[in-house]
Amino acid sequence: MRAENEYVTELYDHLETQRELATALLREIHLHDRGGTFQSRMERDTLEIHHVRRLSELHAAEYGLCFGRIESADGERRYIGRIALADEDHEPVLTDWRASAAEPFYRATPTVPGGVTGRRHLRSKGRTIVDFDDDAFGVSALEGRGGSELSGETALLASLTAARTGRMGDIVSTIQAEQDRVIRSALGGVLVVQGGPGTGKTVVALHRAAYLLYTHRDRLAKRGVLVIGPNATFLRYIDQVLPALGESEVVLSSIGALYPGVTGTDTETPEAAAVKGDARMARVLGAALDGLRQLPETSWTITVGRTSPHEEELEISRALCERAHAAAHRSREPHNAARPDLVERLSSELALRIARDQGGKMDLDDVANLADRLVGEPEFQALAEKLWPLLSPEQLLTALFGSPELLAGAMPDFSEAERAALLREGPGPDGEGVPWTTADVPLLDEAAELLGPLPGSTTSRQAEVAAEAEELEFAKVVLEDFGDGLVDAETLVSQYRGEEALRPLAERALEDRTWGFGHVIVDEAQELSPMAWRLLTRRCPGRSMTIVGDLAQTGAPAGLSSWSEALDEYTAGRWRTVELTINYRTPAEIMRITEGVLRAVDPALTAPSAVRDGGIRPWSLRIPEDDRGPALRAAVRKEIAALDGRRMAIIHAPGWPVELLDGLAELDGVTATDDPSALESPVVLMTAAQAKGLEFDAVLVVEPTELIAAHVRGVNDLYVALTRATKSLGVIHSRDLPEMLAGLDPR
Ligand SMILES: Nc1ncnc2c1ncn2[C@@H]1O[C@H](COP(=O)(O)OP(=O)(O)OP(=O)(O)O)[C@@H](O)[C@H]1O
Repeated sequence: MRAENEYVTELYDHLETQRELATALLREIHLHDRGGTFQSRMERDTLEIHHVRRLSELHAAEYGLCFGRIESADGERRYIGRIALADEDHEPVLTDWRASAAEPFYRATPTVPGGVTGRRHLRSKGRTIVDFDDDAFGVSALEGRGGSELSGETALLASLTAARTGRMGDIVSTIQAEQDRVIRSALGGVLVVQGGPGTGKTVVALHRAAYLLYTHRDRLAKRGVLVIGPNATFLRYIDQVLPALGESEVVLSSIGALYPGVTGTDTETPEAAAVKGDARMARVLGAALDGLRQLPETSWTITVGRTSPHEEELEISRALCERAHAAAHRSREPHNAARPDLVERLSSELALRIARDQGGKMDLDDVANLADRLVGEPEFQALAEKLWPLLSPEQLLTALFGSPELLAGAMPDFSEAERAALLREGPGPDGEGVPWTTADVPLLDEAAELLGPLPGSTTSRQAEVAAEAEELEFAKVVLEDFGDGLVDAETLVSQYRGEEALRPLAERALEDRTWGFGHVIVDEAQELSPMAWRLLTRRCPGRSMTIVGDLAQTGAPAGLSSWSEALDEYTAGRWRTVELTINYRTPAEIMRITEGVLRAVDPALTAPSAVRDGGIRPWSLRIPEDDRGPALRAAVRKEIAALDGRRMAIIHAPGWPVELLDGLAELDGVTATDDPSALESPVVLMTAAQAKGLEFDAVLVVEPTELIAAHVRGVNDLYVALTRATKSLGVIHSRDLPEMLAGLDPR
């Protein structure tokens, strides 16, 4: 232990030296005036970004800097840690966990040691090593003294049984072999990681992001990495992981936040969400757009030159309108960009007609001038607007959802009920005030593809103001961490104005709807609708993606029942699947209870095997139905009193009676999920959909029959709810328990 501590103390000395160096270099850059050529400014900015990144990496490495070492047959000893460090002679003293030289630390098992003869896991408190354990390899493994295929079992179990904090932590020190294979899988193509609950899909996906950025920094730093999670609470749950790994350039977002300027809410009915997610909606939007491009029955009449002495009535025949439409279609431009072709065709035909009517006295220039004048005429513009209205995506969707006729015309192959699910009493055609939902976001994005930008549209002033505020915030953070008192935040921002170098690239990317990310990671991917997949494939033109999920947990009405549903259309032949098989979260006692539920989801599915026993048998408690509210409150209150610092989730069916929910929410310590402080609260009240991806020390599932009955994928919801606990599970019910939960211990 003393030897290890001496070594690690030296490592911290090197870390300090590196920090001092990076700070000095940064200070030197700040000391220089910001003038010079664009080129030299760019070089300085690039250097500054490099040093800032290095410093944040060095700061992130402080906690648990070194966590293991391996020895190989030739006696070489290598220490593994969060970053790479070298001594004064540039000799490596610490190997970055992402480097290929660190791979054996994670991959070696007693049966397949791969040249490793010894592996030690170090556990530290602050800067001190407080414990270590050695995995058995070689002879000792053969003698049966070890034999576990788990790497660093003691450290792993200690981390798994620790009380949950409400935030996910990193697992660099205890990554298991099957997880490491996923993390280090090649960058290209689409990697699908299927795995049951608690197999580490989320945490592995995040470590993969860090690994990919480390290994392919040049390629990925240019385009950024996007991580998609199911909702804002989940993103908050995971948002510490990558910064703790020294990565701050990954963008975390949910589908509902992927369309700039809109934040989709989760207020959709399941019926509407199912229809909006249907792949046919892409065609529906095209048809709706067609429906908004009007044509006269036979003809329209417009009057031009009203303000001049030469007022004239012009008849616009249907045939002329059709020719104008055809001209716009021929341009193959998005709708808004095609309008000039329609205008050109219309105005030139009309100008020629007027010239002809005047007996051919006009030359070509006169005709062209006349056409230009026509275009400026108010009634001509109104005509163009009727034939080919300029539209924003918001306007297109508002028009569609607000008109039964348009819905009927654009959705002939949907049922009456499906069309009715989309109909809404909206405000005016500008779409202002319409609360866009998560399921609307892929439609808005699809509409934006069809329409193209409105002519003359630039970043609105509002967005500019927001960007400025953000830059200022970022500058303040930079200065707080590394500031030297020589420059203030405003000056720092103004030095970068126009060069945008202060804001991380990936963040800027998220504000640009047309940005193509270098790699996209999708978590809880089974929840995504076909329309959401279309959106994501547009954001990832290189089709370099990591998709993690569990088909047994699909709860969304338009979610997936097979991976090929989502992937064959856009990435046929370019996706590969790997499976994670060990459940690190849920103790064996709870997993046994879920067996029947999983069979009800799909008899072909197998549950991951639990890595440990929890010792607490899952229980059920029946409360009287006619006294449900008070009895439930009393039972929950008792559970809360016994928590002893642990965190608990109460999971109920969606659409539960408000009085029951309010009754529970009023109890001491209970917070509803839509409250931003929910993750820090000791007890959270939530639906299974909201609990997706999260975990708690204890879970209470109330009225499982209602969870099952709530919607078509209710059994999947029950499976999700039951598998959120790291320690204990209780079921409280007034209705009969479903047969599939027969294994619970009645209280
Ligand atoms: N190798 C590991 N070392 C330590 N902890 C681990 C390891 N693998 C997974 N875990 C922990 O197990 C828990 C479950 O991981 P995670 O949430 O990533 O699983 P998941 O497969 O995404 O689950 P679900 O599908 O149920 O949401 C987390 O607390 C995670 O930190």
